[in-house]
Amino acid sequence: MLSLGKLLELSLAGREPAEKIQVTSRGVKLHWLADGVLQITPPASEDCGVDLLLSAGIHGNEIIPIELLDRLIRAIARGDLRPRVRLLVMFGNLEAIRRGVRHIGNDLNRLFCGAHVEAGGAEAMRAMELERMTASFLSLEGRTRRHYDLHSAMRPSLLSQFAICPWRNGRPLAEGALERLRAASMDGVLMQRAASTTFSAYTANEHGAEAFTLELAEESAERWPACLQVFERAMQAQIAGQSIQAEATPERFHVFSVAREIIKRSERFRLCLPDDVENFAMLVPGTLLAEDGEGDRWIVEEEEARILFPMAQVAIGQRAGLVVVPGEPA
Ligand SMILES: O=C(O)CCC(=O)N[C@@H](CCC(=O)O)C(=O)O
Ligand SMILES: [Zn+2]
Repeated sequence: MLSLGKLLELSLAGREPAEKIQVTSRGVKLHWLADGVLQITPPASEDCGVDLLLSAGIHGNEIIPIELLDRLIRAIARGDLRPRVRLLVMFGNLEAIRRGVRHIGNDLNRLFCGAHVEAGGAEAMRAMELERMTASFLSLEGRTRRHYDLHSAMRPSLLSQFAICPWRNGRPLAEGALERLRAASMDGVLMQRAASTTFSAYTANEHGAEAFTLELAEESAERWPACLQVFERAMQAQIAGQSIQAEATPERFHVFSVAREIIKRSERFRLCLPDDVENFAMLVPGTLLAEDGEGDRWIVEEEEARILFPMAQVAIGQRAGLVVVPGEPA
């Protein structure tokens, strides 16, 4: 295997390679751009016209996506997986990965779309660097641009795997985008209704990419569940420039949209849900969701509401959970 295939291992060890460009026997070029960032270019005659960005480790404690991206890179460097797309791979928050935590200072996935300018600190610098390298990668005209930012929701979920579609300011999704999600074993998609400063919002809105945050299945008793295997095969196929169909007799593909964001406003914020509540658990109207200081209460008002990403330990001003409802945004 070409040594640049060890991108993750080298980056975590802080070992910058002396040789920054390597070429496989089939003419695929691997180019180390920075710690945790590798650009992979197929021979021009094999390029199918897609520019694909795969990122993981934007949150350092989400192990499965990091491991999965590492496997894909190694397969390319061994010559087992033959790319026909231009590919940029990124491990986002290296120090957080080393320490096994979501973030060190600020949450990196709140610092894109220029939000790093106001923030300061190591994560802000990294967001700026990732934006710069992404902008350069996605600057070629006439290409199909895709970005999957790989995460894993750190709690049980009624949907094993799902996508989040950033708000796109009214621009429609590319043809086949949802079909590609289904083929990658996503059980559904959550449509954002407002601008955000996540990595996928950045590539969707500033570079017109077909971009999603993907929440992969958690590590379970079954170390690598079937849905993750399907996902890995789907990514291999996209890298190889093959179109793939969702497997036969697909489960229903669920569409949700965000009804409300629960924002933590003070240190007195308290979520009133069980610690082990599952993502997409049903919420009964009238239920108290959260309290924050003097008489500030979040009560379920929506019919068929569900909770997503409940997390009280976030910085003040940040999202501590989402109330979502079935269907496209109104
Ligand atoms: O498990 C959790 O609570 C959060 C999982 C996670 O990191 N989700 C992303 C979603 C990003 C988006 O809205 O596109 C995040 O919170 O950054
Ligand atoms: Zn995450």
